[in-house]
Amino acid sequence: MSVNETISSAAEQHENSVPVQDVVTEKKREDMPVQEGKTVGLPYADDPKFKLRNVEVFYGEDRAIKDISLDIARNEVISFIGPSGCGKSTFLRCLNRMNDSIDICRVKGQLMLDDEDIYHSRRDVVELRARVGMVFQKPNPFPKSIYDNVAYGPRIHGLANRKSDLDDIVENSLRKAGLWDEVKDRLDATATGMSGGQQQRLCIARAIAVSPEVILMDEPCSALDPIATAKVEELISEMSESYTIVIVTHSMQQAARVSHRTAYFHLGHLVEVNETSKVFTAPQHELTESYITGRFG
Ligand SMILES: Nc1ncnc2c1ncn2[C@@H]1O[C@H](COP(=O)(O)OP(=O)(O)OP(=O)(O)O)[C@@H](O)[C@H]1O
Repeated sequence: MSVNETISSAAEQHENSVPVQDVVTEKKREDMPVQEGKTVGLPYADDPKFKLRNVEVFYGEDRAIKDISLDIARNEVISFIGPSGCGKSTFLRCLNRMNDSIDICRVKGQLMLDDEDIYHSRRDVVELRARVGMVFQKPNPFPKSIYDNVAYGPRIHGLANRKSDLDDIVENSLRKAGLWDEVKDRLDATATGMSGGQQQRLCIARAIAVSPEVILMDEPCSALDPIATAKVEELISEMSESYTIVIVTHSMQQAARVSHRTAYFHLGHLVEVNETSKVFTAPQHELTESYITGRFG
């Protein structure tokens, strides 16, 4: 079954899928309440990689994520879009517990990765983050050589016994990140001397090197020029054969180019999720339509 089929068939079966007429009203947009916990479109998948139910995130007393339920399919690329401050990054960071480092942050609900509780008290967070890697907005290579940046994860996770095994992991990861040909003759050069686009692909290679199952990307191209952006987008499409990819982006064009499904967030709610082409050509919710037509955000 393809990614799209697994999503569609699950959505057809799921009683929480809300008919369009229940949520699109004639009320003025600014008066229109978002129905808490109700997401239009196709939020569910058969045999999901992530099964997320009734997720709420609080910063102190403030509720930043409001009763969100969503499946993320295996080998799917899903984009999170929405106005600034709507909770995209907060929700993304729940998927590998990056929010743990924020003292005032509290996560409620059920968050499952392959049917295992991400927030279980005995969960090994280091192992979780190896399975669910992350690429950040600003390329953040270590001030080490290109080789050592990629070898860092495999070394601390004990993935290579011999130097030749480590060499293979470094080469394969750099190849998958589309960087090998550019750096193979200067693996000992310091990574911080690379261009921004190369640094970001190095960070992708670093994430790939520990054999993750999922890669989370938080605005991975926002610091890159259009050529470097195109390379990373090409890479995302290639990587979707091997990984599940979740990407937060402010660029609707980017979401349209790279993702199978697009999820629209608004003030901590997940308003609509659907096949990307549907979200951009026939959004079901008025708030999604307002955002994609540039009326706010
Ligand atoms: N560390 C934090 N402490 C307190 N509040 C936070 C923290 N991080 C985010 N928030 C709040 O949570 C809400 C959601 O923020 P978040 O960064 O997840 O939104 P976003 O959609 O990713 O925004 P942007 O597109 O601007 O990056 C906002 O109201 C924000 O102020």
